[in-house]
Order: sequence, then structure tokens, then C-alpha cells
Amino acid sequence: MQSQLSSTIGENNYKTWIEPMEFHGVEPGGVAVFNVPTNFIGTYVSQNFGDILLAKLSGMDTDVRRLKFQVANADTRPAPAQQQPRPAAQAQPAPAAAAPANSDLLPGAPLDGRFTFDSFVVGKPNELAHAAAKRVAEGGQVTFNPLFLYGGVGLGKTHLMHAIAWDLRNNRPDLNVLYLSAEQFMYRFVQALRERRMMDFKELFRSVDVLMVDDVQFIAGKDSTQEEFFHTFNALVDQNKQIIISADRAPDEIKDLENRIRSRLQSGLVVDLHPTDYELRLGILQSKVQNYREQYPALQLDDGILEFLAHRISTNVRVLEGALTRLFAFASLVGQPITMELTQDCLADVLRASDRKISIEEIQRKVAEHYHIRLSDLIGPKRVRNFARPRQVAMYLCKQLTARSLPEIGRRFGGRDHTTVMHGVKRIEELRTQDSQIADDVELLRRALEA
Ligand SMILES: Nc1ncnc2c1ncn2[C@@H]1O[C@H](COP(=O)(O)OP(=O)(O)OP(=O)(O)O)[C@@H](O)[C@H]1O
Repeated sequence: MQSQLSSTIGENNYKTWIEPMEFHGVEPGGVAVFNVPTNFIGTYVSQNFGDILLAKLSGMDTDVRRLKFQVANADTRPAPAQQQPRPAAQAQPAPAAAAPANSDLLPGAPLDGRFTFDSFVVGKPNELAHAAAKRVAEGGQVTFNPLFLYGGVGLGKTHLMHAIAWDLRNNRPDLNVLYLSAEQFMYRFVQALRERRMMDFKELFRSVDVLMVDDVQFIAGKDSTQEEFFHTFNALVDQNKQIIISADRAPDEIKDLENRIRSRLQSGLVVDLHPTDYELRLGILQSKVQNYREQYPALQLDDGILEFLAHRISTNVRVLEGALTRLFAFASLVGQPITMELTQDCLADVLRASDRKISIEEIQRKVAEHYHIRLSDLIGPKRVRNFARPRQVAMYLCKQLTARSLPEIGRRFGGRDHTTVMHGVKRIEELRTQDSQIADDVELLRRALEA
């Protein structure tokens, strides 16, 4: 079952999520019980691999109908005779060796085996963040503390954090590296309070050499967690221990964060992951495709598909990856090559959702800027050619790039009639074929608006 499961969900997933669990036994009513090191792992496995696990267990001629995950403690551990072999390696940083009895307060989150520096594609938008992460991952002298990485959803913050942790484990196995999310930090803190074990908590967190806290914006507005985080932070910085923090925005943009924490967070190196550009997206797609090629060697991928996806899906890398996964899975299922038609069919919803909504105002502003005229003149009543032509270009772009109707566009251009808009659109359509200057202007503006 182990090897079957590992090949179904992938070796990395198996190592990270399944291996740390222990089979506890089957309760009446067909409930298979697993001991898990943390609730987080239980929830993750249940949500992501629950169905597969259940299917595999049912297929083994058992009467298992449901799964239950419980956090292991002395009472829930199976007797030695029933015990499953313990996994050799757990994909998580070693807990503090100093205090094994308290280590349940400390374990970090598991590391994703896919999130390494090797699999991280570097481009202009993320090169600084990557360079800073690489430096910290060497585990040398602490030069900036903390390293604060921030950026929008799905731009690679967690990937970089895990990559640092993996590298540190290789480069500096002597260091006690702890990676966890701010949410997990809070849960551990609350657990320690509840169990009256604050001294243990403090001691444990102060015994790590490198502390990595993901999604720190989570603690905003949570006063006592912030307070404790502040003390942990200070104690580690005082001992010259490296701290790495990530958040979805810059420290001064996180609301409900105490000022002293904000300024602490700003006191090291703050680097952001910018939204991806076309080249980076294409690079990421090309690197992912290499992996898929191994998985689906026979699958044919038409030229231009990756460029099309990199151009059209600009929201975030997670969506981009998801689209590619679905595309390969679908194509291999129906046994067809990945053509443009299949891509558009299979990803219709993703493509529609990531169509960036361009507004009429945005078009008007860009066009006015491009022709060096005032916005009020672009929209206003004057019919002089200097204003009328840019106005028609703007109307044309509104028709092409937004879903607005002609009357709506007319209204937004100083209350003009829809026939005026129609005339303007037609005129630009004609001019694009006759006047290369107009054609260039329109193309340039379209690109700028779609970028
Ligand atoms: N530069 C990159 N190269 C390769 N993969 C990347 C890159 N950036 C992001 N990814 C991939 O995109 C997905 C989302 O990245 P990640 O989870 O690190 O984002 P995040 O910034 O932490 O987002 P969130 O704010 O949602 O936590 C991951 O699968 C990650 O491997």
C-alpha cells in the first residue's frame, strides 16, 4: 500500500504528509484512526488525500468507511505490537534537542519537497528576494536581521522560505531551524497558555537558531500573540539568531500591528516579490513542463501554448501552475495532443477569470497621457482634431477591451450618443489599415493596458 500510495500522490507528498502519521487502529463503525504529529497535518491529509487513503484502505478488504486523525500523545500511541514502522525521515526541521519533553510545543510545519532553490525560477520581479534568500540560506554570519519577504498571493514567498530551510538543513545541520506559519505560532502560544507551560514555550522558542515565520500579517490585531512574538523576536535578535519573516504586504502596510513590532520588522532587510512579468511566467511554465514531460512522455505540446498561457494568465503563479496541471491531466486522459483549441476548451473558466478587467477610466487616462492632452479635453465637447482623434482611439479601445455597450461608452464620454461611438470605432478600424501611425498607437496602448 505504501508504494502504491506514494506513486499515486507523489513521493514528496508521501514523505511530507503520510510518513509522519501512525496508524492507530480501526474503531467500531469502520473508522480508521491515524495519529498525526499536529492538527495541521491531520487537516491537510484529510482535505488533500482523504479520498485516496480511504479508497486504498477500502480496497484492502477492510470495512473502513471513515478516517479520523488525532494528535498523538502518550494515551493515543498504539501498543508496540500494533505499531507501524516509524518513518525514517520527517520532512520537518529537527525540534530543539535541548528539551525533548516539551517538543510538542515546538514542531514546525512540514517542508514541501518541491519548494527548493533549484525549482525556483528567477526573473526580474523576484531576483532581489531570491538573492537575499540565498544569502541567508548559506547560514553564514547574520548580516541583516530580520529578512522580511513580502509580496502578493502566490508569488513564491512560502517557496523561498522552504528553500531556505532545506538549504540550511544541508549547509548547517548543526543549526536548529524552525519554520512555521504565524497562525501556528499563535496556536502553540495558546496551547502553552492553556496548559500553563509558558516557561517551556519561551525556552523552546528562544532555543532555535533560525526562526522562520510565514504570513506574519496573521498576528495583526491579536494582541497577546503580538506581544509574545515581540519578546521572542527580541530575544533571538539579541542572541544574533537569524529571523526570516514573510507577509503579504510591507510592514508599514499591515494594519493593527503594534508600532514597536512594525519598526522591528523594518529594521533588517525588507524585500518584495513583484508581480510576475511575462518572461518570468514563461520561464516558470517551461520549467514545470519539463517535469510533466517525465510524467507524460508521449504527450505532444503544440508550439505557442506556453506563450499563450504566460500572456493570458497573469494573476499569480499558483493559478498558472494549476492551469498547466489541469491541461496535462486532461490531455492525457482524452489521449489528445495539447493544441490551442484543447487549451481554450479545457481552461475556459481560468482564462475568463484571469482576464484582467480594464476600465473605461483607465483607457481614457492612458490615451490622454499618450497624446499629451488633458483628460477633460478627451471627454469634453471640443471637436478639434487634436482631441477628436484620440477620443476615437479611446472609444475603439473601450469597445475592444471592455465588455461595455456602445450606449454605456457614450455616456462615459461626456454623454455622447451610441451612434457617435459606433462611428468613432469604425473610423479607427479603417484608419488602422491605412495609417501606420494610428496602427502603432493603438497597438502600443493596447499592450500598455493589458500589461
Ligand atoms: N519563481 C517561481 N518559480 C517556480 N515556482 C514558483 C515561483 N513563484 C511561485 N512559484 C510556485 O507558485 C506556487 C505558489 O507559491 P507560494 O505558495 O510560495 O506563494 P506565496 O507567495 O507564499 O502565496 P500565499 O500568499 O498564498 O501564501 C507554489 O507552487 C510555488 O512553487
